[in-house]
Amino acid sequence: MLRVAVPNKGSLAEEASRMLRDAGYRQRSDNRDLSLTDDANGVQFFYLRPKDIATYVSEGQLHLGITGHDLTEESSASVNEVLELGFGQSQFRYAAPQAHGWTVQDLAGKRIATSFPRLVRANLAQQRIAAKDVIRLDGAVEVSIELEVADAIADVVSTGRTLAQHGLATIGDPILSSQAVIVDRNAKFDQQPDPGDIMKSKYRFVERLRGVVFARQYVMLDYDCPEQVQDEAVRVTPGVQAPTVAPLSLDGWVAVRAMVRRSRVNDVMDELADLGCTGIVTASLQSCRAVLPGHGGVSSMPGATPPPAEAPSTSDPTASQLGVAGG
Ligand SMILES: Nc1ncnc2c1ncn2[C@@H]1O[C@H](COP(=O)(O)OP(=O)(O)OP(=O)(O)O)[C@@H](O)[C@H]1O
Ligand SMILES: O=P(O)(O)OC[C@H]1O[C@H](OP(=O)(O)OP(=O)(O)O)[C@H](O)[C@@H]1O
Ligand SMILES: [Mg+2]
Repeated sequence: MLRVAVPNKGSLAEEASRMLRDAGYRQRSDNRDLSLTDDANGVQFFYLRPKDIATYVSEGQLHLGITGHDLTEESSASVNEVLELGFGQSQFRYAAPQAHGWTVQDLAGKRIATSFPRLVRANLAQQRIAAKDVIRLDGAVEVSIELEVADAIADVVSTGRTLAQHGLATIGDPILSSQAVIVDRNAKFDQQPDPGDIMKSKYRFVERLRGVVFARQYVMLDYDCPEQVQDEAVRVTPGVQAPTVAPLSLDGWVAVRAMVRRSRVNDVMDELADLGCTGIVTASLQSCRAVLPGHGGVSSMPGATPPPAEAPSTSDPTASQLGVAGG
């Protein structure tokens, strides 16, 4: 059975479980449960601290895990990130009291508190900055300056509210941008390769989640279009592959269906209305399959789980058969 690690607490936990539910997997109903078996889908979920997940996966005890890119980078675990999940976005940045007006060079000779010491040491070395000390703290890092444990910090910034509340300002460029990812182990020479059924389950799991990530970035748009502006309308909604154009039981009109990027949908609807299209409606998508390569802003990172021989190829353009088209 496929064994998958899911964050049990923190910023990633709730959204990870929601995404798994959208992909058709059972999830725990009690936050204290540390594992759950989804027999119907042949997956056992383990709810672990996100910081530990890359370690379990790299050692081979668990087949796949959901964690943060920054946590993976901080751990020394040897894993491949196979899919970006589009939630848990954050930046990892240096910060210091706003009043100082420091630049990155001012970090030389300073004490820097962080929960990610490995990332900070590597970044300081790369920028040839000799800090006085890198102090490892588990959380609430922003308070460490007031408490005189550190002169500056490196911490996760999402909205920037916590920094502002403590009179801190960011310094320099982000050290790292992060989001939730699926990690797979980077098989070591002393490890057995995964058996075929596990390879197949891994592939299926990643493709299901890829479908949810993709579906969240698009909406399905339907509209009625006067035949004389059909070509212009199709240019406005070219779809992922091509839009579906069907006859309407009204002379001189066609019905068009196309997937459109969620971020652009209102502009697209305005343009269609200006062309004389009508009955323009949108529908949210929960999931989809047959994502065409290079679409959807979902990067298949290096080392992505290869499909086993019997699994269908993602490049199979079944989108048009499904009437799935986008833009
Ligand atoms: N506002 C945020 N605060 C912290 N982590 C965030 C935030 N937004 C996204 N993340 C991501 O969540 C992951 C950290 O999760 P983790 O559960 O370890 O810490 P946490 O959310 O701070 O919870 P905890 O309260 O247990 O420290 C990282 O990948 C981080 O980039
Ligand atoms: O930019 P913001 O939206 O304010 O979010 C960033 C803050 O959130 C996290 O802390 P968390 O609440 O997880 O507490 P912790 O520091 O104890 O981990 C993170 O460590 C920052 O402190
Ligand atoms: Mg935290």
